[in-house]
This record gives sequence, structure tokens and C-alpha cells, in this order.
Amino acid sequence: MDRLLVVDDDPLIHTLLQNTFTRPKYALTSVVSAEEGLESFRAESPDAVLLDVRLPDMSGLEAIERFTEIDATVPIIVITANGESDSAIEAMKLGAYDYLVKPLDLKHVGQLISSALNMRHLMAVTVSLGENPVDDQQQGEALIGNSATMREVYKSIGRVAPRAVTVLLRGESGTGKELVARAIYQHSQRAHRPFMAINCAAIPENLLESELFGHEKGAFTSADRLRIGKFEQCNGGTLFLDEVGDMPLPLQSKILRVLQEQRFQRVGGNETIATDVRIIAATHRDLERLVAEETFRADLYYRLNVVSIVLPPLRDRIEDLGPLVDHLVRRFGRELDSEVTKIAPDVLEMLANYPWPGNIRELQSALKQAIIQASGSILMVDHLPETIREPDEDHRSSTRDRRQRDDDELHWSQFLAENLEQGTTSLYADSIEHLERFLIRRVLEHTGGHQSHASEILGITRSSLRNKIRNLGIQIDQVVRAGEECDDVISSMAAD
Ligand SMILES: Nc1ncnc2c1ncn2[C@@H]1O[C@H](COP(=O)(O)OP(=O)(O)OP(=O)(O)O)[C@@H](O)[C@H]1O
Repeated sequence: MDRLLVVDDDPLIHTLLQNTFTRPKYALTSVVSAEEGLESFRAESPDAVLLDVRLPDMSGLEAIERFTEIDATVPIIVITANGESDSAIEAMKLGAYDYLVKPLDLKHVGQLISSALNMRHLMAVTVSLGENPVDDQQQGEALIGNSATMREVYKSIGRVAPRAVTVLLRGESGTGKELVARAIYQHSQRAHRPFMAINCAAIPENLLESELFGHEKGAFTSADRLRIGKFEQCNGGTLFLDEVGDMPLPLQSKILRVLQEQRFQRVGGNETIATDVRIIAATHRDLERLVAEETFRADLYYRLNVVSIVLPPLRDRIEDLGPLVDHLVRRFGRELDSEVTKIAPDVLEMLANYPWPGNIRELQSALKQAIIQASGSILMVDHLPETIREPDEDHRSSTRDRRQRDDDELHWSQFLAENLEQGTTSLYADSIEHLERFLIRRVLEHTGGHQSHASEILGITRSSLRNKIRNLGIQIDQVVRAGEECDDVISSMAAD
């Protein structure tokens, strides 16, 4: 149940909202003054606040400051009268989540409350690491998995979270990048400030710029009022830029400037605005390739890639499948009110043979479908979706294809053709270097960037691996640095 606090001296607003946001989904508390609102805020820790800017005992702006002093992670939606857009903007500069104009449009109110609650959920629901929760009723979310690569991920989270550095999360879709971003935020010194997320691939280019940086009134045809963007609103907090590889080039320059100078201008504005936002970026894209194709700025890539964490695909940490399945079956069993409590042994075997291109998100969906199909307490192979039981040729050959793709990464034919064409006299040495770069990148990917583990697999010393990484100009080594080496990098970044 989500707890909403409404602070407004207008009884009609209370009646309207009380009739709309009802139990069991919402618990709504209504008060008529700022002081009462503050008291209830302290006592009941609501998930979102609707706050009138005109209150009898305190200005709306002062009230926002007082609320955020108590807890800046609770979204505040400001209610204004028509013609009070200036106070609404000031409120947003102070960190209000958004604003509504009276008379209230209930559909809009509902949308705004739902997105504010989503944001609150990202901040407030704790992400624990490497847990295999036995307590079915436990609140919060967990990054499940104790494989070596996931343990490296947890260590990296612990190392980067408290430092004032930008972090790049890499990994296929559904591998848990958003969960990791939240874990970093929750373990950071900014945990008591806002966390906001924006999916750069989901918003059209022109809107994305406004969403991030805001716009001045009249900046473009539909800009009928000034808008505060996420960089201004999230001041002091953490901004999660999901799918950063999909960000259009012009915006990449603006992001680079914020990263370098912590300054930006609203769209259509001249004023330079200072902000203090920690960025956590994520992508499933091959940024190196995008840089080579000139669709991603190399300078932004270097700036983002200093500290990065690679989330391994599920098929490369199949030892985590058992605990994940246990966790998800318990969770969905509970949510779907199902009797299923166990899984037949051949189910796990079948799941382990599937390549999971959609990773954990796909596993969740497959298990949910299976639980819906199941009638007794045991989940059987027949309950699994057909795509898992009888993967088509694409999926069956996925492992083979993956190997093939990796081999393709070497681009042997192209590499040889180009070199022969150029009349090279160092083909042997160049080919070995080409192969070495591929090999080391591949192994580092496998170990989640862990160099000691990679040197063990390669059968070379750690210092030899380090030299090769340096000489070959491999960036992937920044994935997760082992031990004190990582700390050195992070400390120097922190000082940056
Ligand atoms: N290690 C994990 N343990 C438990 N659940 C996980 C784990 N990793 C991911 N999940 C769950 O899988 C789903 C997808 O995770 P998430 O959204 O973090 O992935 P993502 O890498 O950000 O995906 P995308 O690139 O598509 O945005 C979420 O519901 C998340 O809670």
C-alpha cells in the first residue's frame, strides 16, 4: 500500500483525492496546514506528498525546504492555482517532483502520482547483494547470485559506491544494470538525496534534451512555460542515465560538459546553471564500436568508461540459475497466489540448457508463465513456455552463434585482406597482436574485468597481463579493477 500525504487547506481537494486514491492500494492522510503536514510527514513517512503552495501558516516554498530537510527522497507534487507557475518553477528548483494546476485533472494527477511513486520505489526499496532470501515476506529486492563474476560485481559496487565518481554499467539487456545502479546509489553518500532515472532510448531526441536540461519559455513552439530539467531538479542527487549509448550526438556534448564542469544551459536559455549531480550511466551497446562508427563521442566514452562494471549474461553464470529460480518461484508463487513451492529436477536442467538472450528479465517472464500454467505444488517441464522447451533453431544454435560472433569479432578475413592490400611487412606480429587483443578482452569479459582471475585462466602472470593490457590499449580492463589497483584509480578520480 502506498501512503500519500495531502497538505491543502481546500476541503474540496481533500474530498476529491480521498474518493480517488482509495484503499487497499493507497492510504491517504489529509491535513490542512504546513505544520500539520510536517508532523504527519515525520510520523508516517509517506511515499509521496501533494502540497498546496498557498497554505495559511507557511509559504509553499518554505514548506518544501522543511520537508526535504526531513527526507529529500520523498517526492513532493506541488498544487498551484492557475497563474502561479512562477511558484511552481521555484518549487521544482528546490527539488519538488512536479506540479499540478487547479482545477485538478484526475487522470493527470493519477499519472503523476504513479510516476512519483515509481521514483520513490527506486530510492526506497533496498537492493541487497548476493542474497538468497529465505524469508519469503522480505521487503526489498536482491541481486541474486554468488558466482565468481557476481561476487566481483558486488565488490565493485562496494568500492565505487562511496566515491564521487561517474560509473558506467555495461551488460546485455536484463542483466540487472538498473538494480546495480540503485545499489550503488543506496550505498553512496548521496543515499539521502534523490535518485532519478531516465531512459535515453525511450524518449524522442527533442524531448530528451528538455527532460534532462529543461527549457526556457518560448524555446520552441510548444514551450509555453519554463521547464526545469532533471539536472537541475536532481541537484545534490544521483541521475541514472539508462541506455546512454542511444543518446543522440548533440546531447552527448551537453552531457560531457556537465560531467566536466557541472554546468549546463536550459534549452533556449543563456544562463549557465551549476549543478552537482552524480551520474551513473548504463548501456547494453558496444560503445567501442559506436565510437569507431562515430555515433558515440570518444571523449564522452573515455569520461564515462573510467570506472565501469560489467554485468555478466545469465548463460555465463549458470551456477546462479538454481538460487535465482528458487527466489523467483517463491516470489511469483506468492504474488500469483499459486500453490507451486517446488520445481521438478529436469526443469532446472532444461532452464540451464537455454541461452537466455533476455537474461533475468526473460527468466522472470518464463517462470511467471510456468507458474500460471501449473496446477499442483510442483512446477514441471510441461509448464514451461514452448520457447524454452523447444527453442527454435535461433536459440538452439545460440551458443554456437555466440562463438561464431566472437570469432567474427576478430574480423580475420577483413583484417588479412586489408593488411595484404596495404603490402604489409609485419603481418605475423600484427596478427598475433590482433589475436592477443581479442583473447584478453574476451577473458576479461568472462571474469567481469577481474585481472587475477583472468591471468590464472590465461596462464600468465598478473604483471604480464597488466603490461599486455596497457600495450594493447585495452579499455575493458577498466571494467572492474582488482584490489588496490581499483582503489588507486577511484581515489584519483575522486580527487578529480
Ligand atoms: N541478479 C539478479 N537477481 C535478481 N533479480 C535480478 C537480477 N538481475 C536482474 N534482476 C531482475 O531482472 C529484471 C531486469 O533487471 P534490470 O532492469 O536491472 O536489467 P537491465 O540490465 O537494466 O536491463 P535493460 O538493459 O533492458 O534496461 C528486473 O526485474 C530485476 O529486478
